[in-house]
Amino acid sequence: MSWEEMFKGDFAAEDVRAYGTLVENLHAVQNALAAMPMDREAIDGLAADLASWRDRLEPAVTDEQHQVNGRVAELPVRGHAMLPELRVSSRTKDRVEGTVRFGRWFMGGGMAVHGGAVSLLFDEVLGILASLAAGGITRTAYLHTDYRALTPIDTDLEAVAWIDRVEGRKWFVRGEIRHGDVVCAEGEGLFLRLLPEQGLGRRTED
Ligand SMILES: CCCCCCCCCCCCCCCC(=O)SCCNC(=O)CCNC(=O)[C@H](O)C(C)(C)COP(=O)(O)OP(=O)(O)OC[C@H]1O[C@@H](n2cnc3c(N)ncnc32)[C@H](O)[C@@H]1OP(=O)(O)O
Repeated sequence: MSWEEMFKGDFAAEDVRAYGTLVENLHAVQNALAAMPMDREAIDGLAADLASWRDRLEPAVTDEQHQVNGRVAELPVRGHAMLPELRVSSRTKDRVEGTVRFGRWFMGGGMAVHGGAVSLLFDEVLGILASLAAGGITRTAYLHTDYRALTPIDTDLEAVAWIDRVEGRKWFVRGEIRHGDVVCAEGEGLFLRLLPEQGLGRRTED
Protein backbone atom coordinates (compact mmCIF):
# COMPACT_ATOMS: atom_id res chain seq x y z
CA MET A 1 0.00 0.00 0.00
CA SER A 2 1.45 3.39 -1.01
CA TRP A 3 1.32 6.38 1.34
CA GLU A 4 -1.28 8.05 -0.89
CA GLU A 5 -3.53 4.98 -0.64
CA MET A 6 -2.92 4.80 3.10
CA PHE A 7 -4.20 8.33 3.66
CA LYS A 8 -6.86 8.43 0.97
CA GLY A 9 -8.71 5.29 1.88
CA ASP A 10 -11.16 4.08 -0.73
CA PHE A 11 -14.24 4.88 1.34
CA ALA A 12 -17.72 5.49 -0.11
CA ALA A 13 -18.89 9.11 0.21
CA GLU A 14 -21.83 8.17 2.43
CA ASP A 15 -19.55 6.12 4.73
CA VAL A 16 -17.23 9.13 5.00
CA ARG A 17 -20.17 11.35 6.00
CA ALA A 18 -21.29 8.78 8.57
CA TYR A 19 -17.81 8.57 10.08
CA GLY A 20 -17.64 12.37 10.22
CA THR A 21 -20.90 12.38 12.17
CA LEU A 22 -19.55 9.74 14.55
CA VAL A 23 -16.44 11.84 15.25
CA GLU A 24 -18.55 15.00 15.72
CA ASN A 25 -20.75 13.21 18.24
CA LEU A 26 -17.71 11.84 20.04
CA HIS A 27 -16.23 15.32 20.32
CA ALA A 28 -19.53 16.68 21.65
CA VAL A 29 -19.53 13.93 24.29
CA GLN A 30 -15.92 14.71 25.23
CA ASN A 31 -16.66 18.43 25.57
CA ALA A 32 -19.73 17.82 27.70
CA LEU A 33 -17.89 15.26 29.84
CA ALA A 34 -15.04 17.70 30.44
CA ALA A 35 -17.57 20.24 31.68
CA MET A 36 -19.74 17.97 33.88
CA PRO A 37 -20.09 18.54 37.61
CA MET A 38 -19.70 15.79 40.21
CA ASP A 39 -22.85 13.72 39.75
CA ARG A 40 -22.43 10.14 40.93
CA GLU A 41 -25.54 8.82 39.23
CA ALA A 42 -24.52 10.29 35.89
CA ILE A 43 -20.94 9.03 36.32
CA ASP A 44 -22.03 5.45 37.06
CA GLY A 45 -24.48 5.47 34.15
CA LEU A 46 -21.94 6.88 31.71
CA ALA A 47 -19.25 4.46 32.87
CA ALA A 48 -21.60 1.54 32.16
CA ASP A 49 -22.54 2.97 28.75
CA LEU A 50 -18.86 3.40 27.83
CA ALA A 51 -18.08 -0.15 28.95
CA SER A 52 -20.74 -1.37 26.52
CA TRP A 53 -19.15 0.73 23.71
CA ARG A 54 -15.80 -0.91 24.53
CA ASP A 55 -17.37 -4.39 24.42
CA ARG A 56 -18.89 -3.55 21.03
CA LEU A 57 -15.72 -2.07 19.51
CA GLU A 58 -12.95 -4.33 20.81
CA PRO A 59 -13.93 -7.49 18.86
CA ALA A 60 -13.79 -5.49 15.61
CA VAL A 61 -10.30 -3.99 16.13
CA THR A 62 -8.32 -4.03 12.89
CA ASP A 63 -4.80 -3.14 11.78
CA GLU A 64 -3.47 0.30 10.82
CA GLN A 65 -4.01 -0.20 7.09
CA HIS A 66 -7.71 -0.93 7.58
CA GLN A 67 -8.68 1.44 10.39
CA VAL A 68 -10.69 4.50 9.44
CA ASN A 69 -9.42 6.96 12.05
CA GLY A 70 -6.89 9.37 10.53
CA ARG A 71 -7.21 7.97 6.98
CA VAL A 72 -10.15 9.93 5.60
CA ALA A 73 -8.74 12.63 3.33
CA GLU A 74 -12.18 14.20 2.81
CA LEU A 75 -12.70 14.99 6.51
CA PRO A 76 -11.06 17.75 8.57
CA VAL A 77 -7.73 16.61 10.06
CA ARG A 78 -8.24 13.40 7.99
CA GLY A 79 -10.97 12.31 10.40
CA HIS A 80 -8.51 11.76 13.25
CA ALA A 81 -10.68 11.74 16.37
CA MET A 82 -7.78 12.68 18.68
CA LEU A 83 -7.31 16.04 16.97
CA PRO A 84 -9.24 19.31 17.16
CA GLU A 85 -11.11 20.01 13.97
CA LEU A 86 -9.32 22.32 11.57
CA ARG A 87 -11.46 23.54 8.70
CA VAL A 88 -9.13 24.37 5.83
CA SER A 89 -10.13 27.48 3.87
CA SER A 90 -7.19 27.68 1.49
CA ARG A 91 -4.33 25.42 0.56
CA THR A 92 -1.41 25.77 -1.79
CA LYS A 93 1.69 23.65 -2.09
CA ASP A 94 3.53 25.69 0.51
CA ARG A 95 0.80 27.24 2.66
CA VAL A 96 -2.38 26.21 4.40
CA GLU A 97 -4.94 28.38 6.20
CA GLY A 98 -7.99 27.45 8.16
CA THR A 99 -10.16 27.84 11.22
CA VAL A 100 -9.88 25.76 14.35
CA ARG A 101 -12.05 25.62 17.43
CA PHE A 102 -10.87 23.85 20.57
CA GLY A 103 -13.70 22.60 22.76
CA ARG A 104 -13.80 22.26 26.54
CA TRP A 105 -12.12 18.83 26.20
CA PHE A 106 -8.89 20.63 25.28
CA MET A 107 -8.92 23.10 28.19
CA GLY A 108 -5.81 23.17 30.36
CA GLY A 109 -7.15 25.78 32.80
CA GLY A 110 -8.48 29.31 32.87
CA MET A 111 -10.75 28.52 29.90
CA ALA A 112 -7.59 28.38 27.79
CA VAL A 113 -6.34 25.57 25.55
CA HIS A 114 -3.85 23.13 27.08
CA GLY A 115 -0.36 23.89 25.74
CA GLY A 116 0.08 20.29 24.62
CA ALA A 117 -3.06 20.54 22.51
CA VAL A 118 -1.67 23.64 20.79
CA SER A 119 1.50 21.68 19.94
CA LEU A 120 -0.66 18.74 18.85
CA LEU A 121 -2.39 20.92 16.30
CA PHE A 122 0.91 22.33 15.05
CA ASP A 123 2.37 18.83 14.66
CA GLU A 124 -0.59 17.77 12.54
CA VAL A 125 -0.93 20.86 10.38
CA LEU A 126 2.78 21.47 9.86
CA GLY A 127 3.30 17.71 9.33
CA ILE A 128 0.57 17.37 6.72
CA LEU A 129 1.84 20.43 4.87
CA ALA A 130 5.38 19.02 4.92
CA SER A 131 4.19 15.62 3.65
CA LEU A 132 2.10 17.11 0.86
CA ALA A 133 4.89 19.48 -0.19
CA ALA A 134 7.52 16.74 0.02
CA GLY A 135 5.31 14.29 -1.88
CA GLY A 136 5.77 11.56 0.71
CA ILE A 137 5.64 10.77 4.38
CA THR A 138 7.62 13.02 6.71
CA ARG A 139 8.36 12.53 10.38
CA THR A 140 8.71 15.25 13.00
CA ALA A 141 12.34 15.63 14.07
CA TYR A 142 11.57 18.55 16.37
CA LEU A 143 8.66 20.82 17.11
CA HIS A 144 9.05 24.13 18.92
CA THR A 145 6.06 26.07 20.22
CA ASP A 146 6.12 29.65 21.53
CA TYR A 147 3.05 30.48 23.60
CA ARG A 148 2.54 34.20 23.08
CA ALA A 149 -0.92 34.64 24.64
CA LEU A 150 -3.57 32.37 26.12
CA THR A 151 -5.41 30.46 23.41
CA PRO A 152 -9.12 30.63 24.20
CA ILE A 153 -11.42 27.61 23.98
CA ASP A 154 -14.87 27.65 22.37
CA THR A 155 -14.04 30.30 19.83
CA ASP A 156 -12.96 30.26 16.20
CA LEU A 157 -9.23 30.75 15.78
CA GLU A 158 -7.22 31.22 12.64
CA ALA A 159 -4.50 28.67 11.95
CA VAL A 160 -1.89 29.15 9.28
CA ALA A 161 1.16 27.13 8.29
CA TRP A 162 3.79 27.69 5.64
CA ILE A 163 7.01 26.17 4.38
CA ASP A 164 9.91 28.23 5.66
CA ARG A 165 12.72 26.47 3.77
CA VAL A 166 13.85 23.13 2.44
CA GLU A 167 17.32 21.60 2.73
CA GLY A 168 17.49 18.24 1.01
CA ARG A 169 15.22 15.89 3.03
CA LYS A 170 14.71 18.56 5.72
CA TRP A 171 11.49 20.56 5.60
CA PHE A 172 11.35 23.51 7.97
CA VAL A 173 7.75 24.54 8.51
CA ARG A 174 6.25 27.38 10.55
CA GLY A 175 2.78 28.15 11.80
CA GLU A 176 0.63 30.48 13.85
CA ILE A 177 -2.63 30.31 15.75
CA ARG A 178 -4.38 33.67 15.99
CA HIS A 179 -7.41 35.00 17.80
CA GLY A 180 -8.36 38.12 15.86
CA ASP A 181 -5.28 40.32 15.85
CA VAL A 182 -3.64 38.41 18.71
CA VAL A 183 -1.03 35.80 17.89
CA CYS A 184 -1.66 33.11 20.51
CA ALA A 185 1.07 30.70 19.51
CA GLU A 186 3.84 30.23 16.99
CA GLY A 187 5.16 26.85 15.91
CA GLU A 188 8.27 25.80 14.09
CA GLY A 189 9.08 22.25 13.14
CA LEU A 190 11.62 20.22 11.25
CA PHE A 191 10.15 17.35 9.27
CA LEU A 192 12.36 14.71 7.67
CA ARG A 193 11.16 13.15 4.45
CA LEU A 194 11.43 9.44 5.10
CA LEU A 195 13.76 7.29 3.05
CA PRO A 196 12.10 4.34 1.28
CA GLU A 197 13.47 1.91 3.85
CA GLN A 198 12.15 3.96 6.79
CA GLY A 199 8.94 3.90 8.77
CA LEU A 200 5.46 3.92 7.34
CA GLY A 201 6.42 3.02 3.75
CA ARG A 202 8.17 -0.17 4.78
CA ARG A 203 5.66 -1.09 7.48
CA THR A 204 2.62 -0.76 5.24
CA GLU A 205 4.16 -2.83 2.45
CA ASP A 206 5.18 -5.68 4.78
C1 LIG B 1 -5.45 14.63 4.26
C2 LIG B 1 -5.03 13.26 3.93
C3 LIG B 1 -3.90 13.14 2.98
C4 LIG B 1 -2.69 13.88 3.43
C5 LIG B 1 -1.56 12.94 3.59
C6 LIG B 1 -0.78 13.31 4.73
C7 LIG B 1 0.24 12.30 5.04
C8 LIG B 1 0.25 11.95 6.48
C9 LIG B 1 0.38 13.09 7.35
C10 LIG B 1 0.43 12.68 8.75
C11 LIG B 1 0.63 13.89 9.58
C12 LIG B 1 1.02 13.50 10.91
C13 LIG B 1 1.88 14.54 11.52
C14 LIG B 1 2.49 14.05 12.76
C15 LIG B 1 3.91 13.57 12.51
C16 LIG B 1 4.50 12.97 13.71
O1 LIG B 1 4.13 13.27 14.80
S1 LIG B 1 5.78 11.84 13.51
C17 LIG B 1 6.00 11.21 15.17
C18 LIG B 1 6.97 12.00 15.98
N1 LIG B 1 8.30 11.88 15.47
C19 LIG B 1 9.06 10.80 15.69
O2 LIG B 1 8.68 9.84 16.34
C20 LIG B 1 10.42 10.83 15.04
C21 LIG B 1 11.44 9.93 15.72
N2 LIG B 1 12.73 10.15 15.11
C22 LIG B 1 13.06 9.53 13.95
O3 LIG B 1 12.34 8.67 13.44
C23 LIG B 1 14.37 9.94 13.30
O4 LIG B 1 15.19 10.55 14.26
C24 LIG B 1 14.13 10.90 12.10
C25 LIG B 1 13.38 12.18 12.53
C26 LIG B 1 13.35 10.22 10.99
C27 LIG B 1 15.48 11.35 11.55
O5 LIG B 1 16.26 10.20 11.34
P1 LIG B 1 17.05 9.99 9.95
O6 LIG B 1 16.09 9.96 8.82
O7 LIG B 1 17.94 8.80 10.14
O8 LIG B 1 17.85 11.31 9.80
P2 LIG B 1 19.35 11.62 10.26
O9 LIG B 1 20.26 10.96 9.25
O10 LIG B 1 19.54 11.35 11.71
O11 LIG B 1 19.39 13.19 10.05
C28 LIG B 1 19.19 13.76 8.77
C29 LIG B 1 19.40 15.26 8.91
O12 LIG B 1 18.39 15.80 9.78
C30 LIG B 1 18.99 16.44 10.92
N3 LIG B 1 18.20 16.15 12.10
C31 LIG B 1 17.63 14.98 12.47
N4 LIG B 1 16.97 15.11 13.64
C32 LIG B 1 17.14 16.41 14.00
C33 LIG B 1 16.69 17.17 15.12
N5 LIG B 1 15.92 16.66 16.08
N6 LIG B 1 17.04 18.48 15.18
C34 LIG B 1 17.80 19.05 14.20
N7 LIG B 1 18.24 18.37 13.12
C35 LIG B 1 17.92 17.07 13.04
C36 LIG B 1 20.40 15.81 11.01
O13 LIG B 1 21.27 16.67 11.67
C37 LIG B 1 20.72 15.62 9.54
O14 LIG B 1 21.10 16.87 9.02
P3 LIG B 1 22.16 16.99 7.80
O15 LIG B 1 23.47 16.50 8.37
O16 LIG B 1 21.66 16.10 6.68
O17 LIG B 1 22.17 18.45 7.44
